[in-house]
Amino acid sequence: MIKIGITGGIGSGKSVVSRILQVLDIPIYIADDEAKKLMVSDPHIKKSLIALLGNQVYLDGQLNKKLLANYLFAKPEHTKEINDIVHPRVKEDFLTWCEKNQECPIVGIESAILFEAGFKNAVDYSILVYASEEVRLERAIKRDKSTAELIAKRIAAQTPDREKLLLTDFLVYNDGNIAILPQVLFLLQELKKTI
Ligand SMILES: CC(C)(COP(=O)(O)OP(=O)(O)OC[C@H]1O[C@@H](n2cnc3c(N)ncnc32)[C@H](O)[C@@H]1O)[C@@H](O)C(=O)NCCC(=O)NCCS
Ligand SMILES: Nc1ncnc2c1ncn2[C@@H]1O[C@H](COP(=O)(O)OP(=O)(O)OP(=O)(O)O)[C@@H](O)[C@H]1O
Repeated sequence: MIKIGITGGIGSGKSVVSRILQVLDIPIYIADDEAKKLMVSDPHIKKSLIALLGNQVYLDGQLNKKLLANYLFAKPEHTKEINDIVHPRVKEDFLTWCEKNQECPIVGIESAILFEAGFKNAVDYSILVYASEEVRLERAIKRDKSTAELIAKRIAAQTPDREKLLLTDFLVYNDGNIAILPQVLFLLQELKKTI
């Protein structure tokens, strides 16, 4: 089995790439969805988040997203603190999920913070979905009905693409000018050669 990691900054289009891979029968673990589930179900994560942010980090058993987002995106130390609580458990969960999908020749994980959260050594190949910061900002503002200021804070919480480019094995260029389907199909062809 080959494990691939799909990453890219906010608004790069990694969910679109993951969706294409899923349609092509490649199971993808969506780290953001699973992290959100674990943040309300995992006793160790809950205990650590409450110790750091107080009981109000949960409201009626649900994550207080506003409080968490305000803390997480305020400064890099905060981002690291939260990621260090949440993502080791996500990684463990991903590896268990991989065992359950043993029969699949290729499986993937989608995470905006594949490198930051230490998933690189859990995958065989990483794929960076790339679009310029300007394009990503515009897409994220539109998708999340947000503001440039708030999205810029999220961009600042993620490793810049110039650093990710040095760590990645493959690149999918998604600036809106080059079709992504042929790029994904080519990528799969290359990956299959390694099986
Ligand atoms: C902070 C939270 C509550 C904000 O929720 P909200 O609905 O406002 O935003 P949403 O979840 O749609 O996130 C939008 C984007 O922000 C970025 N982002 C989210 N969490 C992080 C993080 N820990 N580090 C860097 N960027 C992040 C991602 O690009 C994400 O797609 C939420 O993002 C969250 O629970 N984050 C922790 C889980 C996580 O680390 N997910 C991202 C990596 S897999
Ligand atoms: N090539 C494209 N042309 C136009 N719009 C696009 C393109 N790729 C993605 N989008 C749109 O941009 C937005 C962001 O894409 P997507 O949700 O896949 O990003 P993401 O990398 O998963 O971001 P996040 O980290 O925030 O989850 C979506 O609304 C998506 O439909």
